[in-house]
Amino acid sequence: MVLKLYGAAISTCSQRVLVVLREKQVPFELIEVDFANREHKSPEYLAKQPFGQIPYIDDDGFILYESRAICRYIAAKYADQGTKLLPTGLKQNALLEQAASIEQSNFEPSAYGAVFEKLFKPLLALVPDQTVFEEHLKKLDAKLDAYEVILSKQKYLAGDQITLADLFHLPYGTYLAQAGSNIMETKPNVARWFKEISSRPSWEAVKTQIKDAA
Ligand SMILES: N[C@@H](CCC(=O)N[C@@H](CS)C(=O)NCC(=O)O)C(=O)O
Repeated sequence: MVLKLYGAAISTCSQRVLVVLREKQVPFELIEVDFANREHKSPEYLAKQPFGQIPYIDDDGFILYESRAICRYIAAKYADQGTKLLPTGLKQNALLEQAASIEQSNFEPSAYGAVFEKLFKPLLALVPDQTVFEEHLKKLDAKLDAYEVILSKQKYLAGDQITLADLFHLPYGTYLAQAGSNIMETKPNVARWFKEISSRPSWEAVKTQIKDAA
């Protein structure tokens, strides 16, 4: 049975999984959850994902949620096909976990905050606050100074090979530009890195899928 992803093309967490499925050349079916009608809060959905969040996968009866855990599962299950996204070896793997942790604790909170303020609030009929938007960007800018140091010494966040940790940045990194911020282009090595990962055919395909779903 083909792997089923219950999510939505416009959801950043689903996009994180979509790009990994494409990098690993895994056949899949995206089952769009009716977010607007709160399908993700229905008893049937909560039976699979108790937090009522998207996405989750059903891989031949194996149910898994949390987008980054799903990505790790796909990269490990399909280790021998597509792009190698999980390094082997104790230290390389520890460096991947370090990079993945950097994304979750130093990138996502302020990137999400800025994107939520400027892009998502209007979709929810809420009024964006420019000051809050700028505060998030200021915090993110300070974090990206550290990214710049790391990326001045190596090609990717966990070393010289691309890993899941790099791809995890794509959804919010891309939405930041749509929110009107050029923050991912302001530091030479961050800009070089982000341009490279965001021009991958896998991400181009996800962006097309997002446009088609809009
Ligand atoms: N840590 C979770 C977060 C999932 C999440 O927050 N999904 C959003 C969409 S991107 C959602 O379902 N939000 C609705 C809600 O939390 O009620 C993951 O990475 O899968």
